[in-house]
Amino acid sequence: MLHPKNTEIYFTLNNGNRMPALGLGTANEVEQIPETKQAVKAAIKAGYRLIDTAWAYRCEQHIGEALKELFEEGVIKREDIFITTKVWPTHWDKADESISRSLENLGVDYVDLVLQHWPLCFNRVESADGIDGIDRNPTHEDGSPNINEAGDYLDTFKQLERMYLAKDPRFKAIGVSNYPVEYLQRLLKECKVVPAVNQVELHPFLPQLELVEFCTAHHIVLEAFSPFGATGAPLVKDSAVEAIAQKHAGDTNNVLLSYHIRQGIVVVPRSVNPKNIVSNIEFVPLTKDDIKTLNHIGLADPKRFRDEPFAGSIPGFGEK
Ligand SMILES: NC(=O)C1=CN([C@@H]2O[C@H](COP(=O)(O)OP(=O)(O)OC[C@H]3O[C@@H](n4cnc5c(N)ncnc54)[C@H](OP(=O)(O)O)[C@@H]3O)[C@@H](O)[C@H]2O)C=CC1
Ligand SMILES: O=C1O[C@H](CO)[C@@H](O)[C@@H]1O
Repeated sequence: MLHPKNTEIYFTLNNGNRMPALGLGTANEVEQIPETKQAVKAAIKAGYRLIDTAWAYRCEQHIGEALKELFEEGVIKREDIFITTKVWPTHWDKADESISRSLENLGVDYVDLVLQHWPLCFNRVESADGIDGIDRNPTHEDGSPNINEAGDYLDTFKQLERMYLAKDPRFKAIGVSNYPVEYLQRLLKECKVVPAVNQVELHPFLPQLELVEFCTAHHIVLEAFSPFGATGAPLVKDSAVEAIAQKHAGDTNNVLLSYHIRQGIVVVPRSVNPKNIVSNIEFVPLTKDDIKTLNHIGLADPKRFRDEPFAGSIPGFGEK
């Protein structure tokens, strides 16, 4: 049977805009950051049309260089691609400034989606080796996160909402990331705009079924990060995933990506390896039973692979 490639599948957001089902993640390890440019070029040439980035990844300028060359070479036009960036908690009260900075880094006039990166407010601490001179993960002397206790995490989304409703030309849609159900419930009570997207860690080891059900019911598209279990891709070697791959005569990486796409969830695997980038576009026609089997892996003992030290200060975040 013929199937589309992952790169040919799109989902419709709650504002009517279309978002590609597969994107390239760019939260590269520090030493790999300069490789982001060739990774983006390889991905776009392989058919990817979504690039997932953030101010906090320190790679927006490399993406900007790749896009400039791709535009000049006539490979794509700006309107052919979907770019997402994010507002980090150091900028919780300065979303406007963060967006301008990201656009400048990326060398584009607009992004397709801006996400609040985490529902947290950090104090801004200057640091010579920080990003733009700002400490990305400020901590107290005892190592605990330097949270602005007077700040309200929802203020960041409210700033995005105000700009969105005022038709700010710098972005086309707004959303959140790392929002648990309780936080979304509060947002839906206090805000007019329903986030288009909630980007969270999601894979068979962390199926988050309650969150998936909630977002689906409220027309919030889920976007899965760390689909392979982050650096080293441990999930690609998992035996239960391997069993499903064998059944479909496919590869484990493609089972892990199709697991999301089959459920209407956007997925953004990261890679700087052109071979892996190309191999990640094959769709596997998983059945409902396959999805159930895969969910079963993490239901009893869910596992996060991106456990950030500051995430513990989000009440309810650790509850699966
Ligand atoms: N909103 C948020 O808070 C977060 C968002 N994200 C987003 O999600 C993206 C993806 O998540 P991330 O945690 O980076 O990690 P992933 O789960 O995507 O795993 C990345 C690892 O998988 C490897 N890999 C990629 N393709 C293959 C393949 N076909 N076979 C074997 N190994 C492969 C990569 O190595 P190689 O380069 O050698 O291919 C890399 O080591 C991020 O880059 C970022 O854009 C991530 C974390 C948090
Ligand atoms: O998006 C993200 O990626 C990282 C690692 O850089 C994580 O801290 C953050 O939420």
